[in-house]
Order: sequence, then C-alpha cells, then structure tokens
Amino acid sequence: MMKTKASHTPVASVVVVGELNVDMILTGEDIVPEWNREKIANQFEIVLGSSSAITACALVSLGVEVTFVSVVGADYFGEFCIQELQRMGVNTDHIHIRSDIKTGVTLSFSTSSDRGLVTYPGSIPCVTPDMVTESLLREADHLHFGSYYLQDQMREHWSTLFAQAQQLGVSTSFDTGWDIRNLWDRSGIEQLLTTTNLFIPSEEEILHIYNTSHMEEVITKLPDLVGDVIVKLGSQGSLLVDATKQPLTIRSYPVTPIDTTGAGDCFNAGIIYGYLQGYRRATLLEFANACGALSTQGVGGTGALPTLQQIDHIQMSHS
Ligand SMILES: Nc1ncnc2c1ncn2[C@@H]1O[C@H](COP(=O)(O)OP(=O)(O)OP(=O)(O)O)[C@@H](O)[C@H]1O
Ligand SMILES: O=C(O)C(=O)C[C@H](O)[C@H](O)CO
Repeated sequence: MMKTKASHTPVASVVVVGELNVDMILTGEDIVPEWNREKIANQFEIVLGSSSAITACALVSLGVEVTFVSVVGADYFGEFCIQELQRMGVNTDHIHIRSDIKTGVTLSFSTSSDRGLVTYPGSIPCVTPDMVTESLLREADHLHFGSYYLQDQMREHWSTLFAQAQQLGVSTSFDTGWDIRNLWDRSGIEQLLTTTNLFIPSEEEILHIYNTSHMEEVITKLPDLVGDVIVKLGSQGSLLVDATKQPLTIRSYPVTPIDTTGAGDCFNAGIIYGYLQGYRRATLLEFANACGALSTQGVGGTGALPTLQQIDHIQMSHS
C-alpha cells in the first residue's frame, strides 16, 4: 500500500541513492583503442551517465516522484549532471557537492554490436548510506540503491539502511552493477538480500557473484528468499526467482537496438514502478522488458526514456 502524500499527482515517491557521473560516448566501427595508433570516431556525445541516475530519470518518465541522493565534485561535469537531472524532473536537493574531489567520468567506446567502458571513479565511491536520512525515508514508498564502486568498509551499512527502510514500510531494491573488485561477493549479497524486496542484477553479474556459468546453479545456490531476484538477460528478456524457487523467464520485445546503454537501468525503473503498482511475476517482467526494449531506441542512457503510452503501445502490438 503506497503512502498518502500531500500532492496526488505522482504515482509514488522513490528515493534513488547511487553513483553520479557523465558518459563520454565515442561511436564508430573501428574505435577500440590500441597503443601507438589513432582511431577515428564518427560521433561524440557527452551525456548524463550512471546506472542510478538513469534509473531515476526513467522513473520520472513513468510518472514517479524521485529524489536522488549522490555526490559530485564542484566542477563542470558535476554541474552538468545536476542540470540534466533537474531538466528531467529529478529532485537534486540531496546531491552533495564536494570541492576536494572530481566528478566521475565514463568513456564509452560504442560500436553497433558492442561497447566497452573506462571509468574514472572520482566522486563515485563517496556515496554513503548515512546520506539517506530518516526524514527522506519517511516521505518515500521505495528506496533503490545502485551500488557500483562503493567504499569497501561501507558494505554492511547498506543492509542496516535497507532494514531501517523496511521498518518504516518502504520497499527496497538494488542493482549491483559490474564491480570488478568483487566487493559484492556472495556473502555480501546474501546479507543485503535479507532486507531486499527486489534484487535486479544482470545475468553476467549474478553468474560472476556465484562463480558459475549456469543460471540453474545460481538458483540452487540462492538462499531462502524474502523478496524477488530478477535477472536481466539482454535481448533474451528477463528471469524471476522468488521464494518458490520456480524460475520464470519472459522473452524480450523484438526491437532493433540503436544503443543499449542504460537498458538495464530503464528495466530497473520498470520493475520498481510495476512492483509499486502491484504487478507481480509475468506482468512485472513484461512491463520491465518493455521499458528495457524502449530504452534501446536512443543514444545514451536517457536518450529514449520509456513512457506509459509507449509501453502500452509496444505491449498491444505484441499481444
Ligand atoms: N536487444 C534487445 N532487444 C530487446 N530488449 C532488450 C534488448 N537489450 C535489452 N533489452 C531489455 O532490457 C533489459 C535490460 O537489458 P540488459 O540485460 O542488457 O541489461 P544490463 O546488462 O544491465 O545492460 P546495461 O548495462 O546496458 O544497462 C533486458 O532484460 C531486456 O528486457
Ligand atoms: O548501460 C549501463 O548499464 C550504464 O549504467 C551506463 C552508464 O551510463 C554508466 O555511466 C556506465 O558506467
């Protein structure tokens, strides 16, 4: 049941906490960097990046009120990120600006078939759970956490924050993101899962966490679940495992992608929105698959944010 708010226009109120950075996207065919060579890109864009910020913008696009909690440097890119979030309707009052660090930057080398990222973390690891205040939680229906590149010593404090949120009747979700340092090992994930309604990793991430190449093995190894584990399978769609441990897979919508950056983040927004609307299992995955598919139709994470009207349209055309 959603909390009653003073204004009834937004369908729900969500706090998103996580990293904030710009993406510099170089697009072309032969653009993989090589030592002592110079490659030529066809196109260059500087856009709002970061999984958490893209999820925040996609939630707003679905009609949700979103407060974003993060950290940037007192520099040009920090200002750019805040302006872009404001332009898309995200509340930025809880973004901390620090003059002692630089805003994170991701360089994305994007071809028609694949992309590679190089990130300078800068302010990214400075996001800490205490930035989500109790008064923010009291106003929210849901708390989402995008966890890419966090401070190691902060890990257990995120589960404390999730427990506090749930005690206040706020549902919780998180997406690990790809963290090469293996910070989110199996025990860390399982600790956070005890207070998580929706865990939304990609297939590659959950296989890496469970050190296997088979989803069947992940499912047998998962602990007793209190919430749902929803795995993003790219062009194959998505898979849900809940307390019953009976996996459900729903195929994606057939689209020709322009750029898949942020598909997973828009999918996350679809899962959060759908969950708050009371959608479950197949209905939930179908809604989020539509969000992911629609987001591939533009360049950059926020180039094609899904709307309810577009979701209706794609679902009707394929029913
Ligand atoms: N080529 C595609 N065609 C149709 N739907 C897609 C395609 N790629 C992604 N999607 C949809 O978007 C969802 C999320 O995509 P994906 O699995 O690539 O997430 P991700 O690995 O987190 O990606 P990213 O890192 O780009 O955000 C998929 O589960 C699927 O529903
Ligand atoms: O595609 C994704 O999953 C991303 O989150 C892309 C982002 O824009 C991000 O900045 C990459 O670090």
